Amino acid sequence: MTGHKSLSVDLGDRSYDILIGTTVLAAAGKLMQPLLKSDRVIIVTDENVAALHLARLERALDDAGLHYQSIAVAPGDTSKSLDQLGRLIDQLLAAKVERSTTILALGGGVIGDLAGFAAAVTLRGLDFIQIPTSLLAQVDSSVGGKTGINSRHGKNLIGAFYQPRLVLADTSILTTLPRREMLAGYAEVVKYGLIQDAAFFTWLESHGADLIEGDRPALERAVLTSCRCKAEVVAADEREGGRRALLNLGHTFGHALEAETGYGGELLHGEAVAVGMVMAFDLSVQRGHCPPEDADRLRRHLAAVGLPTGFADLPQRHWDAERLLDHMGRDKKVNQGRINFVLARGIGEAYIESDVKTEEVMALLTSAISQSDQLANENSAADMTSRATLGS
Ligand SMILES: NC(=O)c1ccc[n+]([C@@H]2O[C@H](COP(=O)([O-])OP(=O)(O)OC[C@H]3O[C@@H](n4cnc5c(N)ncnc54)[C@H](O)[C@@H]3O)[C@@H](O)[C@H]2O)c1
Ligand SMILES: O=C(O)C(=O)C[C@@H](O)[C@H](O)[C@H](O)COP(=O)(O)O
Ligand SMILES: [Zn+2]
Repeated sequence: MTGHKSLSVDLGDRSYDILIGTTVLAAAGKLMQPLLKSDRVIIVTDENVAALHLARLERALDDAGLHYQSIAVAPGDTSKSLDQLGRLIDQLLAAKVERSTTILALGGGVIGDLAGFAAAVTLRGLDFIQIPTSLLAQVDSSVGGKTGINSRHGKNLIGAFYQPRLVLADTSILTTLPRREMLAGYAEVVKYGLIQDAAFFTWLESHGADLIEGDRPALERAVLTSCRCKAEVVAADEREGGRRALLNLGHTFGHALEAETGYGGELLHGEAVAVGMVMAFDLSVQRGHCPPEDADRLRRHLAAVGLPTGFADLPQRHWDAERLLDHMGRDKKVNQGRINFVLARGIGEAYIESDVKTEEVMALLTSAISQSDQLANENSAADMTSRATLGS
C-alpha cells in the first residue's frame, strides 16, 4: 500500500496520472504494471542518477517481475543534443525494442526531455513513463508532454508534444539533489505563483527556504500545487495555442541567456528562468501595467533564497543586448516576426502580450546590462582600494 497523492492530466484517451509521495519509487513496478503493453521496459537515466537511485528502481521492477535494461547518458543539458539523441535511439534499436516496450525516464528534465523525444520517434512511438528525480522535473518537466532537444539555434527547438503514460514523483529522491539544482527547480515553483496563484506566492515567501532545505510537507505541498496548476493548464491547451504559453513566463529572456552561455552548466535552466521572470516583471512595470512593488517583491524573494535576479548575478561576460534579442527572435512564441511575451499585471496575474516593441526590450536589456557593468566596476575599484590599503 502506498500513501501517495494522485492527480490526473485530463487529455481524453491520452490522460494520465501523476502520483506524488515518498514510497512511489519503491512501488514503481507495481504502480506501472497495469499500464504496460508487455513486461519489458528500458530505463533511460543519467550517470549521476544511475549511481544514486537506479538500484532502487531495479528492485521495484524485480518486485513486479518486469524485465529491464538500462541506458545511462552523461548528465547535463549538453545531452539534449542531436548526437546524443542519435546514440540513444541507436541503443534502443540495438536492444531490439518492440512497440510493446515502455521507456522509463529516470532523471531530471534533461532525461525526461531526451528520453521522451526518443520514445516519440522510435518505431514511431513507444510508451514512456516519467520518474522525475530533480525538483524541476517533479514540478514541471515531467508533466505536459513537451519533449525535445536543443539546437545550435536555441533551446528546445527540435521536439514533439508527446505525453507520458504515468508520472511517478517520489519526493524522497530529492534528498540527494545538490542545493544549486534544488534552487534551480524552485524558480519554476515560484513561476506558478506568479502566473495565477498569488496566495501560493505568499506561502512560498514564508516556506520557500524550508522547502529548499528539504522540509517534507513543504516540498510535497509545492510539488502538488505546481503539478495541479500545470495539469490544469495543459489539459486546457495541450499544444500551446494560447494559455499554455503562460508556463513560459521568464523563458523568452531565460532561453536567450542559456543560449548565450552554452548548455554546459555555467547557467542552469532554472537560474536563467529566475532572471527571466524578473525581466518579464520589469518589462511589465516599464510598460506601466504592473505595480513596481510587485517586481521588487519578486526580486527580494528570489534573492532571499539565493537565486540570481539580474546580470550582476550571472556568469561574468560581455553581455550584449543585440545578441540576446537575436536569440529571443528564435523563441517558439514568435508569430509573423513578433515575439509574444508573457507579462504580468502583478503577482498571480500573468498574461500574453503580442504588442511589445523591439525598442522597449532593447531599452530594458541595455539598462540592465549597464547597471550590472557599473556595479562590477565599482566592486573592482573597491577591491583595488582595499588591496592597496592592505599592502600599505
Ligand atoms: N519539458 C518541459 O516541460 C520542461 C520544463 C522545464 C524544464 N525543462 C528542461 O529541463 C532541463 C532542466 O532539468 P533539470 O533542472 O532537472 O536538470 P538535469 O536533468 O540536468 O538535472 C540536474 C542535475 O541534477 C542531477 N540529479 C537529478 N536528480 C538527482 C537526484 N535525485 N540526486 C542527485 N542528483 C540528481 C542530474 O544528474 C543533473 O546533474 C532543461 O533542459 C529544461 O529545458 C523542460
Ligand atoms: O510546459 C510548458 O509549456 C513550459 O513552458 C514549461 C517550461 O518550464 C519549460 O522550460 C519548457 O520546456 C519550455 O518550453 P519551450 O517550448 O519554450 O522550449
Ligand atoms: Zn522551464
